Amino acid sequence: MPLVAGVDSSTQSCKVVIRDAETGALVREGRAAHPDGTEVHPDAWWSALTEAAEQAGGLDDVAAISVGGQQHGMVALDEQGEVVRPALLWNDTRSAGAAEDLTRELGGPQAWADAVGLVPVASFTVTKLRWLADAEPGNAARTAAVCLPHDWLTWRLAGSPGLDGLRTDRSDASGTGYWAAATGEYRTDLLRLAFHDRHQPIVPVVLGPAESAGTTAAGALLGPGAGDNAAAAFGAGARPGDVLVSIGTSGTVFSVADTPANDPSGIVAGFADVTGRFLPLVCTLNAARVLTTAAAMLGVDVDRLSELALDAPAGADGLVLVPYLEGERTPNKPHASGAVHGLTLRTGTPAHLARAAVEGMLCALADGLDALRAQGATVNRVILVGGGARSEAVRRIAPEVFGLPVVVPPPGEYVADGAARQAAWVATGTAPQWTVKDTQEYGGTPVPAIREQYAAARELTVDRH
Ligand SMILES: Nc1ncnc2c1ncn2[C@@H]1O[C@H](COP(=O)(O)OP(=O)(O)O)[C@@H](O)[C@H]1O
Ligand SMILES: O=C(CO)[C@@H](O)[C@H](O)COP(=O)(O)O
Repeated sequence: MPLVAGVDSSTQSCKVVIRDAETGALVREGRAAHPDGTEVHPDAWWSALTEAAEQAGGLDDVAAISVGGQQHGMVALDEQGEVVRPALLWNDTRSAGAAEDLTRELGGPQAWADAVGLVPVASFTVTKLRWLADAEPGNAARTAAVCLPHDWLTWRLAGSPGLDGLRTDRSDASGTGYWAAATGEYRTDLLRLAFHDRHQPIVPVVLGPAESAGTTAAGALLGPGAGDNAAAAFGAGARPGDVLVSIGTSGTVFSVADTPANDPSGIVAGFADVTGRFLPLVCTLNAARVLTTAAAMLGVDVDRLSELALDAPAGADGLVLVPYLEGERTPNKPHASGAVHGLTLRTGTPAHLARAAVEGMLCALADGLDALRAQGATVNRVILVGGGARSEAVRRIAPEVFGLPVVVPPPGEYVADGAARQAAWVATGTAPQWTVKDTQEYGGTPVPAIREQYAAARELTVDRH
């Protein structure tokens, strides 16, 4: 029974799962924390991967490994393959001005949507490169190659084989802003535009779904890897009509589609998936950490927060929490902060605040669902994944906010599982047919008033420059 490994190098931690390539049975697993902050040296991801792999009993006996990772992070490498500066992560908003400049320079949002299926916001790699060119020209000139977190880890697993050995996959390439999911081609003109047409670093070769990125020193095949959301869709076994809602550091709403998205409003990003199809996706900057922050404000843990939230009535008697704790990407308000509206003698209780935090976080994601529908997605049910999906309050309140049945797979690492499925595909030549069992279904009567009061409060929340 060959074993395969899947890695999720996400914002807050690294997880490794080792599964049976034929049955998909979980054999071993491990995890290690990442440092806080929106600027992280990639060496920290390597240390965490090493620690998580050791905890999972090592990788020497696996036939193949594939790496899923947080999307968009800018990893700049010099001629020797050394990291030029700490990576700027997807949730670093310092390139918001660069995003505006790039949007204008190409001729506006529609021009970008037509070119690469997305409209620049601070999250996307192309804007981080423009920031680098403007703020750190010396580092920009030293940048001989640029890649993403999962590309860099795959390259390290392959023994750092020179800059020409860098590999990526369609799903992560589609989040750079200089690779078009619709055509499957790099837009080197946009890569050059990021550097004011003065410089063009090497970018990784883009692999197809079952192509190998090389081998490790121990001889394991390396899968193409993926952006974490695309890996989660593959890991959770999403079917047509399913929309995944992931409540991790980011909140994401996405589905697998046969055609690429083109949304000039910039709300839906036109990413690619891991099977050769597409992955229209909406992303918020504020999800699971809204819950941990609300819990910290109340001096409780997340389990108690959940109990408190379920003690308050739907709509929290009008208390609304707009959760822009890290600024926001959807809507594009990089300089906004969070706000609480509707505070009265009646609503000033821990239960009301807990409920408002859960509802506010879910309402921002429900706006994403609407945007996905507007792009033509069929939405029959929601599959809830990510750390925040472990919260009972989130599971029970989600159907009231989304107005849809919500399915929750057993707690697990669906990004790492998706990567393990890729590894099995590369190792065996066939996409694995592993099934996800024991899902729980949550129904409930929709409560439109929750979204109505949120929409009103959202409009009152300002973007502070
Ligand atoms: N029971 C729970 N209730 C609420 N939040 C939770 C719970 N369990 C984990 N989390 C939160 O989920 C987040 C981690 O989720 P994960 O999907 O691994 O994030 P990421 O992939 O962005 O690192 C953390 O912020 C953690 O506090
Ligand atoms: O920027 C996006 C998607 O466009 C984020 O979803 C990142 O990919 C980070 O993911 P998590 O660490 O929150 O899972």
